[in-house]
Amino acid sequence: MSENSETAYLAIEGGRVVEARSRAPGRTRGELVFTTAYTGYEESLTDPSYEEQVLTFSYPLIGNYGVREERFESDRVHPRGVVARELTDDVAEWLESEGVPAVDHLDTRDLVTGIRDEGAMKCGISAGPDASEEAALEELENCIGMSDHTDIGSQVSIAERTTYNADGDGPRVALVDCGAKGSIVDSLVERDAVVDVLPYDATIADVEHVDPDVLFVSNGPGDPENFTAAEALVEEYVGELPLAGICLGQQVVANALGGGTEKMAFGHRGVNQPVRDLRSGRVVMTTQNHGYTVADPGPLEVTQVNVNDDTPEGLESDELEVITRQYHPEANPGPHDSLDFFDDVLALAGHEKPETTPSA
Ligand SMILES: NC(=O)CC[C@H](N)C(=O)O
Repeated sequence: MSENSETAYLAIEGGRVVEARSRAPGRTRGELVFTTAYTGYEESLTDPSYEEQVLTFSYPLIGNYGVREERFESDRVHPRGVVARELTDDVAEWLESEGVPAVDHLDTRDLVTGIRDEGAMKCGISAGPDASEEAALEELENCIGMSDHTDIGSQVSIAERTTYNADGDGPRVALVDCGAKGSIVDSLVERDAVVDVLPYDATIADVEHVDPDVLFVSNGPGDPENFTAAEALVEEYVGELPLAGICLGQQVVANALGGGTEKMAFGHRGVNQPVRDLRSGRVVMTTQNHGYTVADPGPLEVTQVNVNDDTPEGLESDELEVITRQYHPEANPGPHDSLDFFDDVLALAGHEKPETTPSA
């Protein structure tokens, strides 16, 4: 047991234990991943796609512009733990109040290079007055792989349908909430869509009930293969309704249509991932947060690729009226280069495209 209330230990897959400073006490475990984002920490920390992960920031100082609720993407912090070179008091106090253990004053360059070389790995954390190496190792021992969180959707989705902008003049969008970021709903509402947010395990009867013009599968945490209910909806409605998806949504759509997904070594997490549109040749900067990727697009055309590693970033089918993105066009945080994705989705339902896209 530690004498010092500020002590913390991070145990990494393989058994190495790194000493750090506690910024929010407690024990935790999860898949250790990193983001290179240098801004947008409030959005990242409230992004439901980070459920069951321990998030390492490679940018050295996190919290330098405070913590403001209006920038939150959901109503709580989702990573199980937080690691940074230096966390400000504002962020540390916020994480402590949310019961999410956080550590700093460790060599995050070393950690990030390790993840980049060896892939995302399991970890355990013990921080604060009761911290011990043994506790961190015990957490590591009890950590299961991301794909083994088979019911992760229930941890992040809403329990009941919620309708936004019920009086809107635009198309009606059924958004399957696999852990949806708030700004995806906002981006649709800004364009006057009526948005029915449905639970991750919504049934065909639930969709029939809202009678949407578009079926949209949201982002979400973990392995897309665990979202079988959403897959079943895509199978049911392909060819009948326009289909859209963001991040996990793209992966679920590909799986449902006979394609396939796989886990990446360390994923893409950051706000400057370059993406090339193969139809126009244009390169845009994008915000990303994913650890799985589409390995086989099935009947869909790969219309956009990542410039760094050629992984599919956009899938489309004009015939089936499908349009999906692996990155986050809603841009919270992030470059606003791809906000017109939402105009393209609503255009599939006959909504006129604006001359200039509304900005977030
Ligand atoms: N942001 C997301 O939707 C993440 C998708 C999926 N959980 C992945 O890690 O690849």
